[in-house]
Amino acid sequence: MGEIFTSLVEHISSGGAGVLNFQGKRVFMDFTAPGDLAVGRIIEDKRSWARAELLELSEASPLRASPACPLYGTCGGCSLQHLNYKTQVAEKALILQDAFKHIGGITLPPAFDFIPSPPWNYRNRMQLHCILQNRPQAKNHRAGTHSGLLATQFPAPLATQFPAQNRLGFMGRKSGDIIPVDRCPVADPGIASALQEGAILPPPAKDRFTVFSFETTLLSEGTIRGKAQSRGTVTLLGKELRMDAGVFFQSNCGMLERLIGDLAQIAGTTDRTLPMADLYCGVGTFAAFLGEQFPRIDLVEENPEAIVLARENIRGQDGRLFAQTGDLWAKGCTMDSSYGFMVADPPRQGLSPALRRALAEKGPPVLAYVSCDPGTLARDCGELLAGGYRLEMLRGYDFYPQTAHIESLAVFRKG
Ligand SMILES: C[S@@+](CC[C@H](N)C(=O)[O-])C[C@H]1O[C@@H](n2cnc3c(N)ncnc32)[C@H](O)[C@@H]1O
Repeated sequence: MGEIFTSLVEHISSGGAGVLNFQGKRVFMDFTAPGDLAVGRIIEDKRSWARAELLELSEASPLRASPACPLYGTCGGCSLQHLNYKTQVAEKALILQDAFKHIGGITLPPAFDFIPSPPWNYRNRMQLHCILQNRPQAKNHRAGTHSGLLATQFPAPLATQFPAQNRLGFMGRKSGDIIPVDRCPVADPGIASALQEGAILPPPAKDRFTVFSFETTLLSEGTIRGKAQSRGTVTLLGKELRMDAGVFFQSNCGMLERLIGDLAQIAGTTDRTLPMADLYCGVGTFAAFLGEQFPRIDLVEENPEAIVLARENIRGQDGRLFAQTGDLWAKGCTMDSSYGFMVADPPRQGLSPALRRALAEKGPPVLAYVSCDPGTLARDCGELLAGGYRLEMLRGYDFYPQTAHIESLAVFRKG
């Protein structure tokens, strides 16, 4: 049994756990809020940090909120529901700031802010898992059970009330379990009502699949109300984009529209007689809105299915599409110094080593870097600054309220 201690929760870590100090060591404890006086037990003890489980709250922080979802604590998503929304946003801003200070050794520019989202019913794209009884479960997936949290703090999960068959679910918290779900307070209303009606069915050959809903668009890799439609059109800021439920698309369209507006404004400050590039372009969402301002746009994306859709989304523009990794593109002769502006939106791993070296050496005068990981953004930022860029602006966008995910935009300018 690990040591039991009482300590004050200071802030939230990038993974969403509360951070406390015990005997000079940083201790991470899930389900705690800054300002809680928490009683915990050490469950993992490393040289420079430890992990503890929450036993009880000696004093509850005024920054707490009552979790809205009965599956809070069981489902793997939305682990910040116990914080009021204003605190969630403030803590994410601190995490971003901290990553820049500690990983990149960088002080933030004066232009730093964090844009909130509607905190509920925002999520347009979701991955669902199947727990159909007559289908083989994927490895390590079993029907969900509650994970032994404090009964007084977490409401009994709906999971136990569901019939244990023909159900869809989300991944459980750290367990590999699938938690049956028939309502989800962060889901877009289109997904939420289809879930509640039991109208979403999985595709035959998949044990997890994606659904998308925004305004009148409703897509799924399986079926919704008997309709099989994976590919379709979504309207953002009055423009129609082609997309597919099975291909990456942003998960919060409201925040995406805000981000696109900001990118368009930044593009307007660059030399629009030169070409631009959209790196890690997905289905060309950013290119569709920004490319028209430039004489040519180059798009780089490793997923050939996304490239097919990107081609449709930039129709009418002078575009060159590179179906290859950012790394290969940077190593080839295409990454030259002729661009006036670039947008890069890599996955969590951030820019590949070859690409960030190339950008530091011969990147465009203005680079807009959209990131879903403060740690890799801060790392890449260090290399870009060493290459002569200055960090002009950093803005967080709360694409994922109630969760610990952090999305941000950093704008780098040369000279
Ligand atoms: C965060 S998404 C951004 C997509 C797009 N900008 C958007 O907003 O929809 C990252 C994209 O990078 C692609 N990707 C992942 N690794 C890549 C790599 N090494 N080289 C090029 N593209 C990559 C993924 O397929 C995905 O479409």
